[in-house]
Amino acid sequence: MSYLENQFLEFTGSSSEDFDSEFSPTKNVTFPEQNTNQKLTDFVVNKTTNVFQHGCYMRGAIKGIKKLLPVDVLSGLGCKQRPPEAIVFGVKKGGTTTLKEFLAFHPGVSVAPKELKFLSSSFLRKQGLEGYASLMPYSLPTQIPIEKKPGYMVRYRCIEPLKEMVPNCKLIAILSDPVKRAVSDFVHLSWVRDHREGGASELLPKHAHQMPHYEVKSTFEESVFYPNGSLKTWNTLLDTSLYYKHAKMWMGYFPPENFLFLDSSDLVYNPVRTFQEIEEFLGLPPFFSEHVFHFNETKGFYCVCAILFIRACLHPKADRIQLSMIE
Ligand SMILES: Nc1ncnc2c1ncn2[C@@H]1O[C@H](COP(=O)(O)OS(=O)(=O)O)[C@@H](OP(=O)(O)O)[C@H]1O
Repeated sequence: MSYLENQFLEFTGSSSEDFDSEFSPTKNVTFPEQNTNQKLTDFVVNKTTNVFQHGCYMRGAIKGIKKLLPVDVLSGLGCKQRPPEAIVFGVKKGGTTTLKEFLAFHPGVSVAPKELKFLSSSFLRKQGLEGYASLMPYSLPTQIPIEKKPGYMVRYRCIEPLKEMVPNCKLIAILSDPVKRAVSDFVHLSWVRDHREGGASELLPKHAHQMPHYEVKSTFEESVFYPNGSLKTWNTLLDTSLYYKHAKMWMGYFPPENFLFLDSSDLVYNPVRTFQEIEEFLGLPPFFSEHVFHFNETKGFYCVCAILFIRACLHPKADRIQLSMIE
């Protein structure tokens, strides 16, 4: 068995029998010889079908399609739907989608592809830990299940239920310049207001008058300033950027060592550092290195290595929002 093959087995918690098994989808994977310059990701791709195994799923290297392994293989690997052990809980417009998409390539994590909104929904919360698990993707016993929902940070009603259900949950927030964040939120919500059926009313929570809420007018200035120049501090556009206030609230429930606060400009300029910090925080084996990222000149952002992971760049929605901001 090659060095890389061994590493893969360690990462996935699979046994060598899984590879030799008739049912194993990894049966035909070619493992290159040991080469220190090789990325750990290289060897899991089946060169014929362009798929690779990631935990309990097969993923398409080109289109990023995810397919659950066959049932018998799942049970052999100990794959189960488990509640999250870590949550990317903030902040909205901080780069959380990119963070999630990139992190999802780490063999040691299983990330929910969509925002579950479990903790922010009183209906879902009533379903308890089992209900939470049932919405999560399958994970190996060795993988850390993760959800990303940046809105949790400002929704204090999420905190107690989470503490009760997952008392040692690890919490990651990626923070951007508070003003840039508010502008980005404004551009996003203006787009939603102009394109979504139901318009701006959908942005308002039911009891908007009792809590900070969104007011999105035709310009950013109009949205956040009164005509006399004072700030509409109750406007969620601004309130969300009060990171200290929200962090303090969460830290009343979880110990400091359970938090990782990242700087979103690191994600833009030094993603290796960002992801290595996450690995250390979550106790994951090293996976991210300079080989995994490449800088996309057109987009002005780092992407995950394009040969294997074409999809792991900005998606069109984020592009569109960015363009509308420049206009
Ligand atoms: N690779 C990379 N590196 C750093 N930053 C990136 C990257 N990709 C996207 N972005 C920026 O992330 C902004 C969207 O943040 P979120 O994904 O947290 O938005 S959301 O809350 O989920 O709607 C969004 O900000 P705006 O451009 O202001 O919309 C993106 O520009």
